[in-house]
Amino acid sequence: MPKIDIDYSVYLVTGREFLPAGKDYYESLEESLQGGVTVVQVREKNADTGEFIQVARRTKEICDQYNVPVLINDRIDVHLAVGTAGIHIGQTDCPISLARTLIGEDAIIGLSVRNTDEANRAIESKESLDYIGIGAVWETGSKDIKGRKTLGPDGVGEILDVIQGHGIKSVAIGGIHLPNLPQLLHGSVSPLNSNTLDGVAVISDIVASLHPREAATDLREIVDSFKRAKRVLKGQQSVFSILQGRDGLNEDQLIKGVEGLMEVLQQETPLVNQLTNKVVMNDSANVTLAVGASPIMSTHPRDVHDLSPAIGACLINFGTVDDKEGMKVAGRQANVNRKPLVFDPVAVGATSYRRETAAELLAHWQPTIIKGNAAEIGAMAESTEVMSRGVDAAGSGFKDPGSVVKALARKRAAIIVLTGPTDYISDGSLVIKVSNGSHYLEKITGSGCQAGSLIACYAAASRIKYLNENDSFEDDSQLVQGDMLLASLAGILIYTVASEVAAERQDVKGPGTFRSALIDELYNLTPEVVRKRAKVEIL
Ligand SMILES: Nc1ncnc2c1ncn2[C@@H]1O[C@H](COP(=O)(O)OP(=O)(O)OP(=O)(O)O)[C@@H](O)[C@H]1O
Ligand SMILES: Cc1ncsc1CCO
Repeated sequence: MPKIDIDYSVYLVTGREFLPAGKDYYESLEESLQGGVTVVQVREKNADTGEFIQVARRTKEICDQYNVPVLINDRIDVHLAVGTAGIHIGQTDCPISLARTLIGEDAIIGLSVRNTDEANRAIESKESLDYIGIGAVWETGSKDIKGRKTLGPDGVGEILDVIQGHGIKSVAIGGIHLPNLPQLLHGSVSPLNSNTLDGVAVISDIVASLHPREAATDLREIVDSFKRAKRVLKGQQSVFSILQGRDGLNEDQLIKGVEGLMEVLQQETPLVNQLTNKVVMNDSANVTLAVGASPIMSTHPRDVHDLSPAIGACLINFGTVDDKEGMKVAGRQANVNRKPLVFDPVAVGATSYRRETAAELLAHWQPTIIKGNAAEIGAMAESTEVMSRGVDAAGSGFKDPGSVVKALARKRAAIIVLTGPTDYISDGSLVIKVSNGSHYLEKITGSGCQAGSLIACYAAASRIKYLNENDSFEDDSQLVQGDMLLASLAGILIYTVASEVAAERQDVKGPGTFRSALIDELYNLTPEVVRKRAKVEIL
């Protein structure tokens, strides 16, 4: 019998202990198969051998009716007794080569992998291995993976890079639920090779549900739409969804787009939650109001959680490195509710504590846009070209800033905004250069932070514009709806053009008067002035 080709898209791991009261296991299983589960792993932690075989046999009978293959957790004897498609084993179970000898060439073997070392060892035995289960992605109640170090989507991506090209399929496992699925799929696209997950393993979302059919359908829809988007985008040498079809885009269209966002922001006045530093909080709230949005500077974990459905976008700026728990929850909820999430990792390269905090936050959520000065973007890109001097960048910047932002956008699957006398913005494909601004911006504190706030405002506007124009249809291949590259340009351009107008005023005598003039000019800014002054170039 030739080896079967398994579709790993929605990989159900059974767990009778998670069934809701009164729900029969076989009934739940059948409904989940009707919903679109593509492969089933029978996992029985407490059953003795006889009972395990009985459950596996009946599971296989049901799955056979839907042409869905069955794998057995750990137990080669149960697999052999029932004649299932294969086995899934852990790091401390039977060695893969021995398992292969015992179960033959045509059976499927999957292995749990927790880190890149284990992934490297897995590729050494690739002749015997069909797929790896990567996890735990997030914390989970399931006892098998409880207590494991969590990888987050980017940790999964690092493992996907290791196995790329070795013919091994991949499934992520651990804490995966419908709301965090888009974040996982998009955030785990591997940084070096753009490798993507073949599927996701779920337990409680299906097994603990009273409606497993609907639960499986919802999960399947998201995985399928991600795979469709991936196929389309692969033709453009990239697989992540922040890229949009932009053939033939010119500067004039970009400015038109910015004008459109200015109008939407004024009409819709979205609420923008900003977890930002103590230095700039008041200025950031004021620039937000000046451009027409509505600021709320909420930080408590419970409060940011409850606010998330109501906000248009969220900004996380860890300048004074406080409110970390609130930042974790706010970012996660932004992903869950598919709201734009702007990350401003202030002075991230300056201390190891900041670097660790950024890594910890990025393991919790997927940012839509990352904004920083040259030192911050350099640290995010793990480059030593530009060093930091506290919250400021030292030196003149990168030799080739366009390539830096483009590469980091691909690595992080996020829009990257690099600020300085000239700003560079990229989605990993296009690079936009903005040469507006005033030297006074270097003489007031938190100009970068305020630019980040405005980017969040226009990200909210862009999402609302998209939903208004598309009957609230959410395209599942995108974590966030709207044009986040354009939103980033709008935030930067509007801030820097207003700064030019403010700096030219007769009453501006220095940074103090400039600071309040800037708020006034943001308030008075018209699309005509933006168009007239814009120095925007597509590189
Ligand atoms: N010399 C300059 N000329 C024109 N514009 C500038 C100049 N310096 C900074 N800007 C603008 O000011 C904004 C903030 O950029 P900058 O790189 O100074 O941020 P930052 O270092 O993160 O600031 P902060 O840490 O104070 O928040 C950007 O919009 C940028 O375009
Ligand atoms: C001065 C300063 N210190 C921490 S955050 C901040 C604001 C500018 O980033």
